[in-house]
Amino acid sequence: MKMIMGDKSLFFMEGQRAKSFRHILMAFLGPEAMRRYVARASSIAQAHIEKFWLDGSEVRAYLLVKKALFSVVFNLFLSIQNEEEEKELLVPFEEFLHGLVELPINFPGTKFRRAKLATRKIFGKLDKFISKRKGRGWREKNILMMVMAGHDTTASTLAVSMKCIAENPWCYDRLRQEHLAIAAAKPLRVEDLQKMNYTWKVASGPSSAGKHADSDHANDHRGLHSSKRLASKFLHSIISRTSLMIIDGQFMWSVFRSNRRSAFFPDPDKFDPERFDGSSGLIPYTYVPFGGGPRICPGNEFAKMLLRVFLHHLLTQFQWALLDPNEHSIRTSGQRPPRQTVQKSNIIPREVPWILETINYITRSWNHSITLYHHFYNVLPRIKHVACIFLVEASGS
Ligand code: HEM
Repeated sequence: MKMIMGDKSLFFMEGQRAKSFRHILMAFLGPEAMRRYVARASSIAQAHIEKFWLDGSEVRAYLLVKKALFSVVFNLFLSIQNEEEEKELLVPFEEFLHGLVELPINFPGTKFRRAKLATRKIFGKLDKFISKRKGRGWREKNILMMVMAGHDTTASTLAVSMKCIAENPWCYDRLRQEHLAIAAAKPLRVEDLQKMNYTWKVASGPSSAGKHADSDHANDHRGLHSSKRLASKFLHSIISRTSLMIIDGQFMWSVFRSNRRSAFFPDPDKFDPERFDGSSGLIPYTYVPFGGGPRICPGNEFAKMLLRVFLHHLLTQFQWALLDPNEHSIRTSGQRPPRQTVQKSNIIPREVPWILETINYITRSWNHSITLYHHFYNVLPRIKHVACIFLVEASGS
């Protein structure tokens, strides 16, 4: 990572330097900054959904989620609002992320080499964007680090949350109740996020969703670990710090492994958002997806904001089911997402939730049979859509 990103990144800073840098970073990522971001993130999420999610009956959720999160980050931190400019950065960023945790073989064709070249390209393009928008300073250069630390972590958390919700219809129902109660505010405000308690519990929850295709390894931006199952959304959270106090070497702590210890998390594979309820007796420091102490993830507020904003827009407009419930997660170097999770989406006009509830009630029996549902996947959203329009017309509202 150092060879690709350079040793001036926060990851490799220690002591006072790291402290000062983090202090500056908090101006962009702290709770106050969230006030400025929520409405914009919400508008971008909605625009993205309207552009890419509404058409057809199938969506590649993970890929779209990644694209959407890139848009938000580029927009908020670089003021990029144009799709062409976005595209110019998207491809090299993907290459950069893919090669980040690879053997450092600097030979044509290796992922490592491609990541190195991509980094150069990214810096070139960032320079261009930054100089285009005068008045921007050195801090934008650290976008690389922020994207690296925050992009796949947040995208896979969101995609796996969608997977868990699809696998647990009771959870979808409960979430929808929470979100319909705040659906009227458009775009969202910070106050709305505070009403999404259950949503955060769902996004936090370990799940047994997914199996690994060909390997039981999971990588992340901080190291490697093994597991047979995708048991936590926070796969990327491995904390590694050099700890001279313990031993002259690396001390590595895996959030993923901690979350699977039944002493702290009974029945760890069970999808049980309630276990993250403050009153459920979670032992302090057993659940720390963002790390803790002076090097706690500085992007945690930002990640929580994005997750809630996107889930809100998805939940108030779609119902989804997995096209392939046994879909394997695919191992990619450095990242561990359920890459090909293909979701089926049903269009739910948010203006007519009561009609929708009725239609959902009627069609629920279909949802129970995934096989049957497959046969319907092309027509079901249209049936619902037409039925909604019909009922709106008929009721005169
Ligand atoms: C669900 C999403 C995320 C998870 C689970 C996550 C988790 C983590 C963890 C476990 C660490 C290591 C903490 C330690 O070493 O003690 C970390 C560090 C870091 N994260 Fe995140 N993160 C997420 C999203 C983000 C976002 C959105 C950003 C920025 C926009 C971000 C920026 C960073 C940075 C800069 C560091 C390094 C901090 C340092 O070395 O002082 N993260 N993250």
